Parts: sequence; structure tokens; C-alpha cells
Amino acid sequence: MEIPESFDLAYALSDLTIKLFGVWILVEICHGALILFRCWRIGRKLRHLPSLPPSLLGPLEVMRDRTDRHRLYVEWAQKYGPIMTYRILTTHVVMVTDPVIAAEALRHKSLDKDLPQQFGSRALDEFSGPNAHKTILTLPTDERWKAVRKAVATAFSTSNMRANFPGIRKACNQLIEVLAEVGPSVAVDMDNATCRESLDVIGQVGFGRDMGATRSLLDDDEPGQAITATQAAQAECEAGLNDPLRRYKLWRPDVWAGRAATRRFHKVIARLMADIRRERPAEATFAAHLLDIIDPATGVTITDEFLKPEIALLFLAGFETTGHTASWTLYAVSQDADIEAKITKELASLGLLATHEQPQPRSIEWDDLSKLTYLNAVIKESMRKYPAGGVAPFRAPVKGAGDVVLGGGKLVIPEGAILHAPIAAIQLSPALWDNPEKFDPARWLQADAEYAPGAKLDGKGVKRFIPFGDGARNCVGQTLARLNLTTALAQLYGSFSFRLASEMGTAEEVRAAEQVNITLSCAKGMKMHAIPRVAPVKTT
Ligand code: HEM
Repeated sequence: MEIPESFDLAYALSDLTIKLFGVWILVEICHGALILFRCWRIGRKLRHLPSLPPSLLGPLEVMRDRTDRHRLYVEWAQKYGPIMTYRILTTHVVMVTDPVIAAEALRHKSLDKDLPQQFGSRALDEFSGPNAHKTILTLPTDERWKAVRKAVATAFSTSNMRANFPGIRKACNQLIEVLAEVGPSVAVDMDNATCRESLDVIGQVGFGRDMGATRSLLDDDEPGQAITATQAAQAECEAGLNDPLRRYKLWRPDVWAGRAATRRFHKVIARLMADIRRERPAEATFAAHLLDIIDPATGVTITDEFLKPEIALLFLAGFETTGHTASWTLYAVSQDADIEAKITKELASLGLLATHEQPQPRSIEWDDLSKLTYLNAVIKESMRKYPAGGVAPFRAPVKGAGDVVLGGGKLVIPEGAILHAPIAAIQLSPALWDNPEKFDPARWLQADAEYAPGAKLDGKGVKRFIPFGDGARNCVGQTLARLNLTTALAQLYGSFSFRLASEMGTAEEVRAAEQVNITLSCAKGMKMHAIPRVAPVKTT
């Protein structure tokens, strides 16, 4: 019998497919074996360090079940000491809360942000844009990072901050107007309110846009939806960080809902990007500088494909961190009448407090900011106890540089492992602070309170207070964050006293609702009554 030629071809093709499939399986097996071998080898180098009990997945199960990831690190540091290790799947992490080693690590040239994908850094990049390009937050310290950082830093110069000060003051005045309109009987989510105020500020300083978020606090409006979309996408990003296998769990409805939230956020950013392209923002904004970046990879102006994720990241970092810090401050002060009395005394001494004799407080000026010693101590204490970026930072030895030796040989970070110096665990460490769980602004009235007692690196003091991180990759927006917090809180306390709404429950319940979704917030929001110091409240 003659076999048709077509049959021969089909047979050869299927034979080839089977062989290729076999080769692919073999390559994957070898790849897997290599990963396991590397993991074992790194594990051997770290086996002398205290470590979490061994388990297949590492602490992922625990991390998934706890919303307060920052507290987990605080607990580990207390249980296992200032240098310990844990493993996420096949990646070994060295967690350091010793302030000297942490400072050295965060300033070390051979420890950078090039984190392995399987460690979850991809979740952050997928949050920033559908193409998962790296951004200023996740790029290694390379030419593109330098270009973006320079563009952003220009907008945060002191002279620029000074020029923007009246606009920042105005954003808070709008909040005061809305709170006065609502009245003291209604509980307002002050976390949402302060996020809106911060969004308006970053809109002005960063994008040269009036976002209109504060004045529409009471509506189900577009800026409000942008905030909701951002926070829902952030929650998905956090879930992805805590579960590197989440992307494959397509049978779960929450994974689909999270993806939809991320798409909604990307649409918000696409609209903002189109807006910026349509009408170039003022030269002082970082958006204007970003538009002019020459992409080091191509030698031509950066395209929207790479610019959009940067805008997304800056949009998030710009309002979320400062907004939550302000609302945690309002919460902490509402729990201690003494602290509030000291704030109001200071404001009164500067004519910034509404009183029956002076119902219209003086408008806050730039020069007042440095005179608000006690209020600034309160803000510092809030950033210590409720660090918005408290689960960061992470660094990895740069590829090819070999193992990184720290503390004169006290610690070696093997190439392929990750260095983690969680801010929350340093700032809440009983080894570094007296009574760290107590909200005590008075500690900031002592000289050198930021420094770890007796700790030195290269002959200089070492900080135990690092809410904005340390080293070349510290927070580029910290000047704006500080300025906004002092201006906003001085104005808010000048006009109102804030009482926690009964629906928020006890202090223990608020503590139990601490939630990390990249940044630290309260899962219940922060419902408060704004009680006018003198009715009716007027703004300047
Ligand atoms: C209270 C407010 C804020 C806190 C607590 C905070 C905290 C931090 C921390 C801890 C880091 C370092 C992360 C790391 O080392 O991995 C960081 C980085 C960063 N922050 Fe902030 N931040 C705040 C406000 C802002 C604002 C207003 C902006 C404005 C856009 C901003 C933009 C950024 C950016 C772009 C980075 C990445 C910098 C780089 O890697 O070069 N942050 N922030």
C-alpha cells in the first residue's frame, strides 16, 4: 500500500512537535533545578543567621492572611533579632533592623533596586502600566532613573516649593470650607479628605492641573473615582506582592476584580497623560520636565509608553502617602487632649488659631512653618509610628558584583539574595526607642532624637528615623510631603478640633484595622467629626 505524501508530512510535523515539547520540558526542568540549586547555595551562606521556621512557601500564607504586613516585620525583628532571614519561594531575604547596617546597606553602591521578578517587583510595574515597564521607584540606578529623578527633583526645589506655597495653602482652605459646610454632626472620612487635599497639591506641583478633588469631597465625582480606582489597583498590587503565584490563579473572582481595578486606574492615567500632552503644564511642574526627557536607550524624547507608567507612579506616590500620614496624625491627636492643647497653644501664639476674640485666624505664611516646633514634632511622631512606606525598602546585590559585605564582615548579602530594611520595624523597635508604641511628640523636642543612641557609621551618627528611606533612592517628594503636612495640619487645627466617630470603635479596633496596601492606611478609613473652634468657620 502506498502511503500518501501528506501523511508523511503530518507525521513528521507531529514528531517534531513532540520532540520540541520534550526539549522545552527538559529546558524547564534544568532551569527549575538551577533555581533550586542557587536557592540551596544561598541558603547555605545564610544558615548561621536566625531564620523563620522552614516551610515550602515561606511566610506567604501568613502574609496573605494579615493586612498589617508592617507589624509582621516588627514582630519578626523582636523575635529573631536585628539581622534575620526569611525566604519567599526560592528567594532568600535578609531582614536588617540594625540601624548602622541598614544605613550602610541603603547607601551601598552594590545594593540596588534590581529585584527579581519572582519576588513580586513585577506587581508594582503592572500597577504602573499595562506594559509593566519599570519606573523611578523600581528601576535600577541607571541612566533612565537618573533622567526621571532629575526631572522630578527639579519640581521639588525649595524655591519652587516657596512659589507653590500659596496654592498648597489654598487647597487646604478648600478643605476647611467643605468641612465647615458639612458641620460637626456628620462624620467625614478624613483619610479620603486629606488624600483629596494631597491630590490637589500634587496636581498643582506635579501636573500643573486643578484636580478639583478637595472641593468635591461630598460628591461621587471624577477625582473621587480616580482616588478609588488608584486605591483598588493598589490593593491588587499588594495582593500580587504577597502572592507571586496570584497571576496564575485565574479561577478566583477576586483576581479578575483586581485586574479590572488596575485597568480602571490605567484609564485614569491615560486621561491625565492625554491632558498633559494636549496642554503642556507650567515649566515648574515635574510633568513639564518629564515630557522633555531624552530616553538614554533611544536618544530621542521619551515616548508615552514609558512616560505613562512614571506619571502613574508619581500620581500614586504624590497623594497617597501624604494623605494617609495626615489622617493618622488627626487620629493620634484625637486620642490625647493634652497633645491637641499644645498644638493649639502654639498656633495661638502665632495668631493662627480661631478664637472668640479672633474668629478669623491669620493666614499661615511660609515663615510660620519653621516656627511650628510642636506641630512639626507631632508630624514626625506620626511618621515614626505610622510610616506610610513602612514595609520598604528592599535592595539586591547588583549582578556580577558578587556578595556584598556589610558591617566590616558582620553580614554578607549573597548575590541572588535580597536585603530588606523595613522602616516600620526600625521605627517601632523597643531596642531603639523608649516605649515605641506610645504616641509621644515630646520625644522630638530632645536634641538628636532622630539618631540611634551611640550608633556611628564612618564616624557620623546614624538615623533611627527614616520615614523617607535613606541613600540615593530616598523619597524624592519628601520636601513637598513635609510642606503639605505642616501647612494643612496647622490650618486644620487652627479652625477645628477633630473627634473620632464612634463607628471607628476603640483604639484597639483602629490598631487592628491598620492595613498595608503598598502604603499604610486604616482599613476603616478615618471617620471624624470636625468641630469648629468658632462658628462659623471662615477661610482666608
Ligand atoms: C509622607 C509622605 C511620604 C512618605 C512617608 C514617603 C516615603 C517614601 C519612601 C520610604 C521611599 C523609599 C522607598 C525605597 O527605598 O524603596 C520613597 C520613595 C519615593 N517617593 Fe516618597 N514618600 C512620601 C511622599 C512622596 C511624595 C509627595 C512624592 C511625590 C511624587 C513621592 C515620590 C516618591 C518617589 C518617586 C520615590 C522613588 C524614589 C527613587 O527610587 O528614586 N513620595 N518614598
